[in-house]
Amino acid sequence: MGRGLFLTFEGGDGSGKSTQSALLTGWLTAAGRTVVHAREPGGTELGLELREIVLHRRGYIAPRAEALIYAADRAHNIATVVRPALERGDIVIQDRYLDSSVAYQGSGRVLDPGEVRELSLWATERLLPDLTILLDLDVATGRGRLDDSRTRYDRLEAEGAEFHHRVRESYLALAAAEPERFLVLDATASIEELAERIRDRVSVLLA
Ligand SMILES: Nc1ncnc2c1ncn2[C@@H]1O[C@H](COP(=O)(O)OP(=O)(O)OP(=O)(O)O)[C@@H](O)[C@H]1O
Ligand SMILES: Cc1cn([C@H]2C[C@H](O)[C@@H](COP(=O)(O)O)O2)c(=O)[nH]c1=O
Repeated sequence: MGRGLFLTFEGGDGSGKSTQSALLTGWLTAAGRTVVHAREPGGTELGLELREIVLHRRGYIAPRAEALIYAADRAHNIATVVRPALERGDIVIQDRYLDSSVAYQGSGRVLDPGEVRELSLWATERLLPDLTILLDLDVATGRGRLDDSRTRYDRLEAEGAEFHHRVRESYLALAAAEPERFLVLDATASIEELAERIRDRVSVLLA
């Protein structure tokens, strides 16, 4: 059984992940590929319940509990959606993965980023993406886009600018540490320009 391709989108809130992952899914599907479009948190039935808790529960959630909820969502998503798809030879395009936990819980919540990463690696039996597309955007622009498209913020979006600056810096550090896995794009570019850069890189991977 052939192993498919695991592509993830990362970046701050409002950086354009859903927009680009949907465009890439459409492009690959039109080219005759079988694509599974996944997401975390909330890509499974169990995950939807965990998403509701972690993003919308009223009241305090301790940072380590928050990290464990994301890791539980991830463990179930990888075991029941992503690994079966990869084993079938499909392409999995996923909005957010373990780099989100390192950036948001590790650096945003100021836990130990190495420990948070290790927790996700344990949860997923050490599955790493073949390519991670990081849409890098300054915090103010991301916030402006959210304001235009949202009626309310979730628990993470509602954190202050300092939190989101730490998240951005953490993503950039992760990308610098693993340049072969990451494609970093300036997310202030137009939607079509970004889509073209992403298609170019994915075409190389598929060739
Ligand atoms: N390159 C772009 N230029 C301008 N606006 C964009 C661009 N990409 C996406 N947008 C717009 O910004 C908003 C947020 O985009 P999108 O939902 O794709 O971001 P996201 O990263 O998935 O957000 P979140 O992490 O909060 O789910 C949408 O209104 C979308 O149309
Ligand atoms: C996977 C993951 C996500 N988060 C945060 C990041 C966002 O603020 C929300 C998810 O919202 P989206 O609209 O689906 O992007 O959750 C996190 O803090 N840690 C994670 O591991």
